[in-house]
Amino acid sequence: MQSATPALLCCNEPDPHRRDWLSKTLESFLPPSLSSRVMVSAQDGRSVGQSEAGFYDKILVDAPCSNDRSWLHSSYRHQGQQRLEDRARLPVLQTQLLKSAISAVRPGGVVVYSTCTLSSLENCAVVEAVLNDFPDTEVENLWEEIVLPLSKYFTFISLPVHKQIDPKPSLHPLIGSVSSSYHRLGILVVPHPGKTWGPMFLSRIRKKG
Ligand SMILES: C[S@@+](CC[C@H](N)C(=O)[O-])C[C@H]1O[C@@H](n2cnc3c(N)ncnc32)[C@H](O)[C@@H]1O
Repeated sequence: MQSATPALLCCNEPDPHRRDWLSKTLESFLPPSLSSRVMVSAQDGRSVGQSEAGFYDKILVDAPCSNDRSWLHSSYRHQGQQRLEDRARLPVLQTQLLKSAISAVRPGGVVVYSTCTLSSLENCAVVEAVLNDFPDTEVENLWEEIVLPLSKYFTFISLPVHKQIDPKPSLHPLIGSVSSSYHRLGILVVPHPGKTWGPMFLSRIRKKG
């Protein structure tokens, strides 16, 4: 989570072990002069939207997900059962985290939602549910900015589009009011021989200013 005034980078991780790891990683990469600008917190991300409404300029929600790569390497039966249970509850948690992040950015701010799963229930369905709940947000087109320049390194697949309603329709001289447009909900990198990245889903949502 990043805020320009005051200039702060806030990293949030409720799991103590992962938080310790995060703090050590930050310490090893950041020069001491920047350490006062970086904070590590232990909040439940679902409450940030209420406790810090409109505070941040940018938030990355790198969401807990069913992490398909590790699923492939898991050979334990009980882990398989646990993963199936997680799969059922994750979209609810992801939607709550993304909604909370949208509430925590200022008008004009952006939220990037990312996962490392192919599951459309954890990717597009989460983004679509949040866009429907927040009419003051729009999903951004990452095609020219990310897909085209990076296609030689990553394999992207096409995803469904979302119909966005313009709350302040502009008048068109011939067809009356132009009140909606179509946008892709995000981009999905899939693993591919020779290009070992993925799965990785990314969506960028802007709160209208
Ligand atoms: C995919 S990992 C990403 C972590 C980090 N960005 C990284 O690359 O290591 C998802 C993280 O979300 C954290 N998490 C799970 N539930 C959460 C919640 N309710 N609020 C905030 N973070 C949560 C997990 O502990 C986990 O570290």
